This record gives sequence, structure tokens and C-alpha cells, in this order.
Amino acid sequence: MTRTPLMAGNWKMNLDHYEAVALVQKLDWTLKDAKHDYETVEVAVIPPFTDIRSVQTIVDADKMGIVFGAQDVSEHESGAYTGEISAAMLSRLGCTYVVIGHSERRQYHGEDDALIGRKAKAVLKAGMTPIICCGEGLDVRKEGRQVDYTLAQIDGAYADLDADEAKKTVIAYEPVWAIGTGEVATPEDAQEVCGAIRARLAELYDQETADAVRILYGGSVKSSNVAEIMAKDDVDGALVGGASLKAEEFAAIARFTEHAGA
Ligand SMILES: O=C(CO)COP(=O)(O)O
Repeated sequence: MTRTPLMAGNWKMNLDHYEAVALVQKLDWTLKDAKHDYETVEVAVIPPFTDIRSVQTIVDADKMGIVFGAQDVSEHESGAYTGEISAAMLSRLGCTYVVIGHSERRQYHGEDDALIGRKAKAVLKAGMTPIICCGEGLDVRKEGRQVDYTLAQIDGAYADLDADEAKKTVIAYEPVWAIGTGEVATPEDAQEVCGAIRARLAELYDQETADAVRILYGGSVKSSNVAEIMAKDDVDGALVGGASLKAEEFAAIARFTEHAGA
């Protein structure tokens, strides 16, 4: 089973729509210069909602190989939900991916696994791919409970998804203690949990489903550490925060096969 690696840049609450266009253009030029093959490594940017229309316009106009997505979505289809954005709206803008249940949404907006499951369903129904985030905090890691904790998040988020739906999802394992801290998990740490997630998917569904799902690692990924993490069997890409805000650095992450061992 070959899974196409995915490098997704989560910009979080950074860059207005002018800056977004400039960054996407620079990323596109950098990858074009390197003759990047998007079939070999998929590259996605995940900007704030207000940037998406501008990103769509430039990606379409310049026929870029880069795809894009959103950082969150409403669980509801439409109606009186002030401030919310529906999956249909994102799909209409050409989004390929929607990040669901990022630890910052769990922490600051009280999102739980059941809500994350409903959001994933809404995204799938609209024909897009949810990137379902999971991962433990420092206290859980210190107690050595990272596998059980993360698998419980997976159980909760996938409770109402059938195998056909599950197959179309992407998972991002992001240990909270490694996010924005410069503290990157070791490749072995990443593999331990990503491998356990795949084994759990095989239990919940079947091996074929488990093998189809791409599992990304996230947390202080940089061009200097991505290759060793990508070398692990169950790591199929990265969800990149800070380093995705610099075109050359993010392009270098997407080109990780060139600096294996760096
Ligand atoms: O949260 C992350 C991506 O979603 C990781 O952020 P950093 O790469 O800045 O640690």
C-alpha cells in the first residue's frame, strides 16, 4: 500500500489575504524551480477563512499544483449560527481539506471528540477531506499514557464514521507539548503513536481501511527534522505550523526526500 505523503501548512491566525497571495506565489515559484512533482508529495496550505477566496483565485489562475483547505468548519449545514462557516461554503471555494479538532480548538473552544466526529461527517458529506487532529498534552506524556489517551480521541471521533468514510480521512497526530515549542517529538515518539493509531483503525474497521488513511505528524516540524520523521513507517506527512509561514522553509519540507539524513 503506497500512501502519497501530504505536507500541510496550518497558518493558524496569521497573514491577511494580501500576504496569503504573496506567500502562495512564492511557494509556487520555489516548488516550480525545484520541479516539484505534486503526485509524489502533495502540498497543501491551510489559511484563515478570510484568505481562502484569494488563495483559490491565485491557485486557479496560475494553475498551481498546491491545494488548500480551512482550519475549522461548523457541524451544521446552514442557519442561525452567527460566525460559523459551513462545509458547503468551503467546498464551493475549492477547499480540498478541512482541519478538525486542532488542539488549539479543543483548548480554547472546548471542542470534544463527539463534536469533532460530527464536523468530520459534515466535511465528508460536502466531498472534502477532514484532517482529524489528536494528541496528548505534557501531563499525559509525563505519565506515559500518550497511546491510550490518543486512541481514546480516535475512538470518539470515529464512533459514527463507517469504513468508507474513515478511508477518506487524514489524521494528524500532534502532541500538544511539541506544538510551537521547538520541542519536536523524536521519530520514535511519532512512530509509537502513529503506529498505534493505524492498528486501532484496523481494529475498528479492517486492515485495508487502516492502510488507506494517511497519518501526519505535527509539532515543531522543520526542514532539518522532517526527513527522519518521514522515514518512519506509519508517518505519511506533516501538519506544519510556524515553518509553513516561510515559503522556502515549507518548500524544503515538501522536498524532504532531497535532504534525507540532513
Ligand atoms: O499545531 C501545529 C500544526 O497544526 C504545529 O505547529 P508548529 O509547527 O508551529 O509547532
